[in-house]
Amino acid sequence: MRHIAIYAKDHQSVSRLVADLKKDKMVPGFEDFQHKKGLEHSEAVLQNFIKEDQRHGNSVLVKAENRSLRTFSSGEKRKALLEYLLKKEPAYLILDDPFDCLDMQSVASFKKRLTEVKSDFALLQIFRREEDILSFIDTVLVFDKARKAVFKNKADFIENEKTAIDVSVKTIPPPAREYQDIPEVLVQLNDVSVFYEERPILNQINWTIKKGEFWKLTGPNGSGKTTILSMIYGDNPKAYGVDLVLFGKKKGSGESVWDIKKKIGYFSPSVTELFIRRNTVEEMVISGLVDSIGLYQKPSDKQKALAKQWLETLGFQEKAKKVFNDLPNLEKRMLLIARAMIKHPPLLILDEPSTGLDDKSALKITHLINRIAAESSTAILYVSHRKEKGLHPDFEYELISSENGSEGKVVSKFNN
Ligand SMILES: Nc1ncnc2c1ncn2[C@@H]1O[C@H](COP(=O)(O)OP(=O)(O)OP(=O)(O)O)[C@@H](O)[C@H]1O
Repeated sequence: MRHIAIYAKDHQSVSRLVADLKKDKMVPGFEDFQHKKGLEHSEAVLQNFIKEDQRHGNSVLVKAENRSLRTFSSGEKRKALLEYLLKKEPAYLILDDPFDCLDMQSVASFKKRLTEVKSDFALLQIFRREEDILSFIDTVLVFDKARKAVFKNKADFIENEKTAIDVSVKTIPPPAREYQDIPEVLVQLNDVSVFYEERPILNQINWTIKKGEFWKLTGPNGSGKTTILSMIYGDNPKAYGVDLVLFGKKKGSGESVWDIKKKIGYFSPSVTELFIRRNTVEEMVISGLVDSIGLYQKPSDKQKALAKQWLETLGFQEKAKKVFNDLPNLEKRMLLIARAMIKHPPLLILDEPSTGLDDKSALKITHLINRIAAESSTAILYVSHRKEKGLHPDFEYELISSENGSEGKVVSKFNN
């Protein structure tokens, strides 16, 4: 069987290749795939199953379970899709970055499963991180500057990728105004337990985040990381009736979600999709000062000057008047992190900020976050499955799954 790892750095070329294969076109280098049954494991395919489940319920992916597909964690959903596709016995399987959202144990079991079935079909593994390449794949396909497909030996690919690129980020601008009356303890969970339909998810979580601390939140798929974030930042009803104190006030004791959000900067890659208006890069950064999605009012000269400083930090000074939605993915993310940080909130939440990025792009995001941590008094709550190279959090809060719900453990002096 011919297995190929496809480097997704030039994702337009990769999308074109996948589209051509799906249309059963003759693609140079893939002649043996023509007229064969190919199936795709990707986020887009998964989203179609989720939509289908929302309309009709009882998804074929989780038939044995008595709950909607949407309520499964991202890792659980991906695993269910893989098993469903394997049953259909494809001649080749396109795996679009399957490990990106998975925890380490899940990656190991997913890789083991693929190794078991590797002689049943050909695998086309689209990857962004070198560490994700399946051990039994020796051929890597990359697109050169002229967008021509080039097949390389894996060792040569890895050697080639080590060439240095500039991932440095300049000093971040100071705050426009200081927040008043922010207590030393920003977030406190006291013995917080959460159940979904009588299923225990979190078991007596005790966790305190103080001013200026840099935390990494880790834990396997389904351990409750998103649940904790949505209790802090969102309007998850599970946050009421438990002992959760945010900025000195018990959640549900009068402060609106809006008041809480004013004190928090938030970035998750899914935020990128919220921006549908044709705002400029400059407007997008400024919108972080007024907590709106996009900018609906004329910015002041002071706001413009601050945005200019942030664009210089990112090295985007020439892009101020460009349309945000036309930018590449990495640049959009850097701008949205700047947008979340421009007000120097007491707390900055970064939910899997580097997911779906290649190694070098992820390193650039990591440098920006390290800068923010070192040069501001903002506390950071960073969620990721990966041991992100070069990231320097002060502490890790680890969720450990168990049948009674996840328990939490503080890992201090975190070494990455
Ligand atoms: N609304 C809901 N109803 C029922 N179960 C839910 C609901 N939301 C989440 N769950 C379940 O709660 C558990 C924790 O989910 P959560 O999304 O918080 O985990 P996670 O650690 O963020 O996972 P991942 O890393 O895969 O994103 C999962 O088993 C999930 O299926």
